[in-house]
Amino acid sequence: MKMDALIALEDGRTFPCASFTGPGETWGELVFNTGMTGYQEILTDPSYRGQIVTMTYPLIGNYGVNPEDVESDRIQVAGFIVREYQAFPSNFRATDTLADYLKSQGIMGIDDLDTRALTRHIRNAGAMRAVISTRDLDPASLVRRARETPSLVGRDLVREVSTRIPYRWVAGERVPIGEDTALDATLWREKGTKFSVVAFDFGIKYNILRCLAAAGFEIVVVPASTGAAAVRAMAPDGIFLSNGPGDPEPVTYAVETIRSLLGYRPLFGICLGQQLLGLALGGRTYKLKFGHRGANQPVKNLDTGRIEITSQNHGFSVDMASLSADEIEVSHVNLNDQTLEGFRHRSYPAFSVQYHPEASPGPHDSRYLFETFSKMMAAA
Ligand SMILES: NC(=O)CC[C@H](N)C(=O)O
Repeated sequence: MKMDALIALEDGRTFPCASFTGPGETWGELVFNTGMTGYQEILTDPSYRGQIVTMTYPLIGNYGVNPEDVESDRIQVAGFIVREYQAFPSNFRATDTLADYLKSQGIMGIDDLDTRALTRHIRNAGAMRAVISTRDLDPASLVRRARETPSLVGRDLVREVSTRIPYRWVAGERVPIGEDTALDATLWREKGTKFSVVAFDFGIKYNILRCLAAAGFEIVVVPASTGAAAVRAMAPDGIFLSNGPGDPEPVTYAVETIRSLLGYRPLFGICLGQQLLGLALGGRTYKLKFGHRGANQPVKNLDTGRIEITSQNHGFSVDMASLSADEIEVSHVNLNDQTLEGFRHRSYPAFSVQYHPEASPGPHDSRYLFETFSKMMAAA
């Protein structure tokens, strides 16, 4: 049963719509994703914390939801906006409808509005603060309230999503590491058979862990606040810097830790991991007007000349000009807007990409990067 709702943007634009998840109210930075499939992976990606996601593909919900296609243990988005919600899924894997999935976690689902107009507005005016409500349908009041919500800029959202305790990723499951277990080199009992990787959880997607495991690594996932000394005590073969939500700049504790681990062991970063590595190397990050979110962004691999069709979800970027060319080599560039999509250090064993080689959702063109990480550890 749908009910009247209203979306209000901080710049005064409002969009009458309908809630397909019942009464509610939510707020966040409004962004759009151009992917045609993968709405469950998008909903559960911790990188979207604090954001209301609009899908440009109109029919959403048509394959339901299932327990497998998740990127974390919960829905992370602040709200979900689609053109036309499909209430009757047709998929042998479906175990629930999208509406019931959202309702079960108190997340608003909105449809019956012109999502093309909303998307074009965000493209022209930039990602911005928004409020959605079924309770307050007065445009002036809701616009005022949108302007009162906090901006994404300057907020450390990593703290809200990072694991509180270290865990191993074993056969696709999280296995918590007991309080009494020392996080030291003895942790890797099978060391010698596989490379051991400490993965910082800045909001890590499960499919990154699946890809690291598929590459043959023993993985321990640690809280974002884990210090360099604790990582050194674990004596891993490599260190992974994960994706995650929000503005990279306020995550200063992670930047400091990464800076002190440069050169210690091979480092591989994805998305927020690239941004934190860029900051640790003295670079600067900046906010893109509306970000890159979708599954068809063309990225040129400067080593091979190949164009990779990539999955992307980011609203910040590392300023290429802020990195020293003596220290950093650019490896990947976005062909749509020439933004920095990947770099490596010229002397430390450290590399990163801004896009998502693990996809989920999206194409698998860039899975080779996990093998690159393996070769870097083999050469260390
Ligand atoms: N997926 C991510 O890691 C996103 C990184 C960062 N929060 C951004 O929006 O740019």
